[in-house]
Amino acid sequence: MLLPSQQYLSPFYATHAVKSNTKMDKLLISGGNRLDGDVRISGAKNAALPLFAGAILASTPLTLTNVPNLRDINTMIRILAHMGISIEKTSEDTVVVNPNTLTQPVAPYELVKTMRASIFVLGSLVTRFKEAYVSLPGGCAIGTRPVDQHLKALEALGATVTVEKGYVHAKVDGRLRGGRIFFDMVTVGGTENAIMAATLAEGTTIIENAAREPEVVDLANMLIKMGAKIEGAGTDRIIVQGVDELTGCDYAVCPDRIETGSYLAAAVMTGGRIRATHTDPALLDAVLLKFLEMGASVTTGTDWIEVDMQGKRPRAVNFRTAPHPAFPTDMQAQFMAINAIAEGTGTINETIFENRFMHVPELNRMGANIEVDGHTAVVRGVATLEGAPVMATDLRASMSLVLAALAAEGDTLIDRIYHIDRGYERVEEKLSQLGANIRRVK
Ligand SMILES: CC(=O)N[C@H]1[C@@H](OP(=O)(O)OP(=O)(O)OC[C@H]2O[C@@H](n3ccc(=O)[nH]c3=O)[C@H](O)[C@@H]2O)O[C@H](CO)[C@@H](O)[C@@H]1O
Ligand SMILES: C=C(OP(=O)(O)O)C(=O)O
Repeated sequence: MLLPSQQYLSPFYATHAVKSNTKMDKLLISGGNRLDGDVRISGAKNAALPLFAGAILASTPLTLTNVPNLRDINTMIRILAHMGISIEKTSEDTVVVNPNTLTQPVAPYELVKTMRASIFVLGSLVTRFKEAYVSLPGGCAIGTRPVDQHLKALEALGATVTVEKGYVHAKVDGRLRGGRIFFDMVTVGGTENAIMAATLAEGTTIIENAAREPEVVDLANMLIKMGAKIEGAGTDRIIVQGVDELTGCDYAVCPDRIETGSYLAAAVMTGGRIRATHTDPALLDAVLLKFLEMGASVTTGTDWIEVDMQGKRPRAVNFRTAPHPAFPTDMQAQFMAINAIAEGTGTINETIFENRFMHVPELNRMGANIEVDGHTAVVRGVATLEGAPVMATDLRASMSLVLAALAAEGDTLIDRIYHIDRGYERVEEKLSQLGANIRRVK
């Protein structure tokens, strides 16, 4: 297996890519300010990542706009560049991908180990270039996260899949052929990989128990614009009719519903008022209903959402994470932070990942009263949290600590903040504009 040294990145990209912050970076937050103002929401990380993988399917260059400047996006760009795919970043949020320059379909361990979404390139590589070597992403802080369903889907379409020395090797002689895929559980990435693989297969593919997340719909919309025939995205049964060729197009990444929910949570947390703009209220019904239950006033327009807490203390809520359209696991940690200072007791049941309560000991260090029993956390609201040195363990856990720090008395120093740069663009700048006292320190 070749591991190329050449990088296919444009000079603009080299200059403007978000600098991978060192593991020494910390966030220092002085709590107590009531946040107020507008915040512009970026394109969604979890939509952009599969869209980059989908770009591999195009026979002509494809332009993505509203691309967030994040560590994970830069990792995906580096993976494509490593394969020889030409990537040109033409403005702060626009990237042109030309897959025709691909020299080898390899996603190496050194890059994949930092981001599970690397596995998204598997389906498009096999269907377009007939072969793929993608390092196994392995486990991460929030759970073991196997990829068996991704591999099963490719096998159902006729690929030969083996695992060799930590790499998934998928191969097909000729063309993938349409088939029936029945997922054992709802898997967002598995559904995305299956859709991509099916687009250029011969015949019809039916995907049952498909994920209904908005990011799956965004991927399907881009592929349809490229010439794919896909029906049912957004439902649990997706039908893909294979076509001979897909061509490049211009496509804008959908707004980040988790970033949106996280900033609105900051209003609830601090008794403030925040309007999230350039977003889509239809993407986060379950979350907005919980804000209402907490006592917030929620108003929406076509592309904005405003949450106003009018200085009140939130009421604790019970919730259970589950696949879309239910409450998203990616908002669980942020709502736990709100429950920590809310009036009453809230019970949280995490059903998606087996180890997604890593933020609990850190919130408790700040004075929260949270007890975990298996997949359930009972959060008894306290009147105030106290600033403390804490450690971020994963992306959304980082945001829960930021929220807690915004409401806490005194200073909080959050270590290992590189996690937050995976998914929140310019977080300290956006929060400062809303009135937070926050800065990045070494
Ligand atoms: C980049 C991206 O879009 N990440 C999101 C995506 O992750 P991701 O696509 O990895 O999450 P999945 O929906 O696949 O995972 C759901 C559950 O299925 C399990 N599973 C999944 C695949 C598989 O082959 N075998 C298996 O057992 C996982 O371990 C997990 O327990 O959806 C998650 C669930 O909404 C979100 O939290 C992540 O933010
Ligand atoms: C868990 C997340 O991302 P990933 O699947 O990329 O780890 C997330 O966005 O909260």
